[in-house]
Amino acid sequence: MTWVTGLTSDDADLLTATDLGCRRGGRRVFSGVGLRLRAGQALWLRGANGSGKTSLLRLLAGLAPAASGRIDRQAPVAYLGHSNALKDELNVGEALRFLCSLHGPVPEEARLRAVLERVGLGRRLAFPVRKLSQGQRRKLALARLWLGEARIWLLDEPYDALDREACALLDQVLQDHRQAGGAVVLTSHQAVHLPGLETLDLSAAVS
Ligand SMILES: Nc1ncnc2c1ncn2[C@@H]1O[C@H](COP(=O)(O)OP(=O)(O)OP(=O)(O)O)[C@@H](O)[C@H]1O
Repeated sequence: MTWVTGLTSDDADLLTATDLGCRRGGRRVFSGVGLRLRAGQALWLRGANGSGKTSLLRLLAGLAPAASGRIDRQAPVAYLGHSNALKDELNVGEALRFLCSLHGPVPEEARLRAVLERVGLGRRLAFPVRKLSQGQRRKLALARLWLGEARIWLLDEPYDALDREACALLDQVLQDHRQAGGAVVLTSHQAVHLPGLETLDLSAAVS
């Protein structure tokens, strides 16, 4: 089994996955994957195209069933996929409120505006989502994470389409989240520079 053991913190595990197997389209993608995710931890899922990184994130998020193995989640999970889950017919403010409402209470207007300001969309509250660039869409989707209360963040290519400044901001927000007792599992085809970052290479678990 491919294992990542987590930090030496005494905090309880936020998520444990044991001996996970994944099948897609009738084909085995990986098997024997295990991981423990603890408060403060950041885990980078690595592996070649098609090795199953997105599939593993979706299993951990509960969006797809595992072919085998077991997942225990001890804290709420937020998942960010490639599509950003944004509705084109809404404006920025509406889209953010809608996304927040799916996972908990809608935050106060002042906090919502402050987070939009922080991601550089402060003046775009009434701007149509369909007119946002790819990077702006990513920032809006990330704003939803920062406003939510999930301790476990599962992020598929979160740096995709972000400019250098936004990548640095994301690094800072991930650090803040970890220091506040959260944890993150992410994929990225570009280098990730986070202190204490652990890696799990799925290539070793590909069937
Ligand atoms: N909808 C689908 N139906 C059938 N097979 C799929 C589907 N989506 C992905 N797969 C297969 O599952 C395997 C794992 O795909 P996945 O997207 O998890 O890999 P990945 O490591 O995230 O890839 P990448 O680095 O290219 O993003 C691949 O072999 C892919 O062909």
